[in-house]
Amino acid sequence: MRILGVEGTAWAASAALFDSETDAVFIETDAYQPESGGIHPREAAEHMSDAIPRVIETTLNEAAGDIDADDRSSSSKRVSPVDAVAFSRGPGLGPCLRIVGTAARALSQSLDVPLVGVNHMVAHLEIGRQRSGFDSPVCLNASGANAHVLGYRNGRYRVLGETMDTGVGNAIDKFTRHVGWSHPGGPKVEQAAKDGEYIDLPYVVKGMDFSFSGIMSAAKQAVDDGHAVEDVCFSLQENIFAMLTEVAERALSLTDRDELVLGGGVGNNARLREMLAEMCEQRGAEFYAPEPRFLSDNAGMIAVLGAEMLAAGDTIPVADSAVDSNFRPDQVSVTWRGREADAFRSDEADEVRGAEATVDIGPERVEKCRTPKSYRHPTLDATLRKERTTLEARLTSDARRAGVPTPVVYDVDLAESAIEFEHVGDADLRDEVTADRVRDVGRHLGTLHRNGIVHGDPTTRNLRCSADRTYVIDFGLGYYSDDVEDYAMDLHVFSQSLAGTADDAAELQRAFESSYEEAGDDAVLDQLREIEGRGRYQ
Ligand SMILES: C[C@@H](O)[C@H](NC(=O)OP(=O)(O)OC[C@H]1O[C@@H](n2cnc3c(N)ncnc32)[C@H](O)[C@@H]1O)C(=O)O
Ligand SMILES: Nc1ncnc2c1ncn2[C@@H]1O[C@H](COP(=O)(O)OP(=O)(O)OP(=O)(O)O)[C@@H](O)[C@H]1O
Ligand SMILES: [Fe+2]
Repeated sequence: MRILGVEGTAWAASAALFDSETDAVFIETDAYQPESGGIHPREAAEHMSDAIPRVIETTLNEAAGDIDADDRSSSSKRVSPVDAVAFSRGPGLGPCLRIVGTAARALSQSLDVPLVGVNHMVAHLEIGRQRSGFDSPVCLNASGANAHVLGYRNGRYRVLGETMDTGVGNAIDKFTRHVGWSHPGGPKVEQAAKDGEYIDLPYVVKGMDFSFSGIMSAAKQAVDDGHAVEDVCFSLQENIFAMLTEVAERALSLTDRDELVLGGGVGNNARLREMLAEMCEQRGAEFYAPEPRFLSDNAGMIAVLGAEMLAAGDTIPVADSAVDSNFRPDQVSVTWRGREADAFRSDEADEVRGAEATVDIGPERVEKCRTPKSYRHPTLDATLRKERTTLEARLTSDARRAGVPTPVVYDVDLAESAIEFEHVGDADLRDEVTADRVRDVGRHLGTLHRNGIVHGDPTTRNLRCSADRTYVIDFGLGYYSDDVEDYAMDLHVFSQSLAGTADDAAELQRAFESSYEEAGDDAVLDQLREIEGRGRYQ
């Protein structure tokens, strides 16, 4: 099977030929380079109209060259050089997507072959899965306009966590525009960081979600205040990539997986890859990053996923093939993978390795220790371990006083970042989830919020069940706040973790929300809807 892929969501006018028999991928890309500033949608679209026909022609010539001359002469019928045309339907810049969509439709009609509509973000992660041979990896997409961590469950890629504002590459590019460097900024930051030293910058992780707006403003300010730009670049990389590595580790821990793949243009960064590889090695997981030509936007990944979709019969009539600039990866019904729902290891062990800490489990007491993470800069690592240990001890006790079941705190050792807790529950909610327990969670979060406490990480692994109670544990990312947005983020984190770990997540989510509604504030649920509807492709 030979598939022609076409990509043009923003800057890369690209066409590719994938031959599923030989596994060979030919890619022809013509990149748009803005003369000044960032990507201008109109200029990018002009680049697409100009370059897409050219890259397609080069690729078709490559395909035609491969067809045996005998094949062509022995048949009076015209032989198409490819078996299907696959194109990026979104997400991306509307004007660019429309040009690429039109070209792909015209080509599928003139060659008389099926059309395959590919989600660009799913292509970024599938190329890693295909090339690594991994079975069911957690996927970290670190691209220009996006940043998210996904896991497959029940026929869809579930978004376990994502940026709450800009994509990671765009955040870096905005900083480099501020210091007057040309687009794209990522490689220049990587270069400058080699001579830098660490300065303190914000670090924001909420469950498996994260935000870049605070750190980007602080980085611009630091340069304006006279800090050496190399130091700011170094520290930006240290914090931003540690945030991505931390959420990837949280996703591995929550979903019990031991494989991670990386995708997207920021994946070219050696420091990001180093951190991810180190984190995986330390938790006994495998890590795979595709070769550079498959990381930055390219039509190769579109052709490879197009072949999988074609084999599954997942083609699209021209009439239904409109592009979608907000096409989310979790909207895609995954036709090319089995519907396997992974069972979790539900037996209770003596030692549990969470994403952050090692927990020694005794019959009456447990000891949680935040051991150093060598992938993080030592200054950042020491700050996070100390702050989180202090807050966890304080909030666990405050929550208890507010009437929420939490473990008793017996002892805190700040020097070792260790806490001794009462052993609570018989299993994690992830392994024993029921509608009644999820209702308990709604009530408990309502009580916490009424008392000004944000949990910060209420996933199905941070809730423990016994026959008659549901306990809330792991307040390490918690804080005090009276902001409705912070409360709504708690609900959002819980809802993403349900989607990533439960089979009947939609029904459980309804039970959760109705009990939160009784105990909490309607404005928080309204804000949750706002968060869910937020367009994140900036
Ligand atoms: C929707 C689609 O158009 C978009 N594509 C996209 O953003 O291009 P991509 O090739 O995945 O990523 C480009 C980004 O990747 C960054 N980048 C490239 N090399 C880098 C490096 N060595 N270090 C850090 N960032 C790097 C660039 O600065 C730029 O922001 C996306 O996937 O979000
Ligand atoms: N007080 C407790 N009683 C019983 N089990 C506990 C207790 N505290 C932790 N555990 C067990 O240890 C696991 C990891 O604990 P915890 O979530 O606090 O660590 P973590 O490293 O912060 O994890 P993550 O960041 O992945 O949520 C829990 O999912 C639970 O199974
Ligand atoms: Fe991309």
